[in-house]
Amino acid sequence: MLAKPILLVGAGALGSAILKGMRVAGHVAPQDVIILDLTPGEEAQKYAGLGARLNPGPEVWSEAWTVILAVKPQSWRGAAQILSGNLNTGATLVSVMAGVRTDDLSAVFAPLSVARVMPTTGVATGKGVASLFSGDGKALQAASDLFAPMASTVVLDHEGLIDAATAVSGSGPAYVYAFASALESAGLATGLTPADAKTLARATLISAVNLLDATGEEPEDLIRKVASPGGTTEAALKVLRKEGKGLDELIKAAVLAAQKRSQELG
Ligand SMILES: NC(=O)C1=CN([C@@H]2O[C@H](COP(=O)(O)OP(=O)(O)OC[C@H]3O[C@@H](n4cnc5c(N)ncnc54)[C@H](O)[C@@H]3O)[C@@H](O)[C@H]2O)C=CC1
Ligand SMILES: O=C(O)[C@@H]1CCC=N1
Repeated sequence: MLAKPILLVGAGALGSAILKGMRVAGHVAPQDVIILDLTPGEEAQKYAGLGARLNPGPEVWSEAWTVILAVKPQSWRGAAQILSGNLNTGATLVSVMAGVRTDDLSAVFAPLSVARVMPTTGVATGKGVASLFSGDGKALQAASDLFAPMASTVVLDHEGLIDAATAVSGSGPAYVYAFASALESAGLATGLTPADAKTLARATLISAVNLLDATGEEPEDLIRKVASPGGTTEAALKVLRKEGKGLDELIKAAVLAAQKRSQELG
């Protein structure tokens, strides 16, 4: 069972998505949330209006049994300095930060148990993705209880795989949005109006992903159902899948660059 209240440190892009996801999934009531943020945005303010405690004093922080650390990897040590000595020693720390290793977190936050999670911002709709790792069973369970109601979860075998999950999944939504943007731009080049290019690019992407989800079929099988021999799709795929210079190579290079950066961030 998820141990509450929950202290969310950092309610930026991802922290806000987590807040929205908890609201949509309904597994954490706003009254069970304590939010700390230097510059609270719209979602944090909304949560406060629903009963969450926003930026209370340190005496309140130790009430939390689950602490989510969602600040930038570059600013976690500053946040830790402020938190140190003010947390419940029996609490679980769930870090959603890219790159920052369990050993470094434990060195600062011990005796709190630590789990690492790499979510996507899609948790905001209750249908995100979250990769989980912890060497501590209790912490892994806490991370799962927190994210499973708002994400498809994957438990990773070892911590190094968090960098891989970050590159494929945490950063992944941005690759999809980049594709949506590229398809829209290409639509303009075909002569479509900006409004039609935008509608067609977005709606096509969403309907294709819905079909992938609904059918459970392999992408290659779905491609075969679109691409008529000698037809238009085949002509496009010859460009997209050009030997040695196609989308596969480009995506692989992008993912490996993200994985390397995740390894460096620690
Ligand atoms: N944005 C994304 O899609 C994903 C982000 N992450 C990780 O989540 C973390 C946060 O990323 P974003 O939300 O994108 O960044 P962000 O910059 O939007 O949010 C960070 C928030 O932390 C707050 N903050 C900074 N120092 C603080 C302190 N000492 N005390 C309280 N609040 C403080 C800032 O005011 C800001 O609102 C990063 O470590 C990132 O690696 C992980 C997966 C996906
Ligand atoms: O870009 C980043 O570093 C973070 C981690 C995964 C998604 N956003």
